[in-house]
Amino acid sequence: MLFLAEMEVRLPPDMPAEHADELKAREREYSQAAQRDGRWPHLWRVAGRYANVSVLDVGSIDELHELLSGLPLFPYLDIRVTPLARHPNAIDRGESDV
Ligand SMILES: O=C(O)CC1=CCC(=O)O1
Repeated sequence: MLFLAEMEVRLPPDMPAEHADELKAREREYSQAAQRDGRWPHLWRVAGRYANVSVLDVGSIDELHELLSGLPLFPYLDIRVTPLARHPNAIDRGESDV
């Protein structure tokens, strides 16, 4: 199942820089593991914003919630999720499900 996830990062301005850096390092490790195992096929920075647009490929809504809520930055993310269905006019480019 594919989902579009739009995430806005809202770190409190008074968060100590070392804590923010530690969270960001853990976030990178976590999301790169999910990218490697195929659950996070797309991760794009939104130009000009501390935000990303992602495509997530998971087996269930519960797995989606588990993946998102496990993000170290989760308490500081505004996340909007949209389920994706195959477009009838999409050309099959031989990619798995994207
Ligand atoms: O967009 C960000 O910086 C937050 C984030 C989500 C996954 C990731 O690696 O970073």
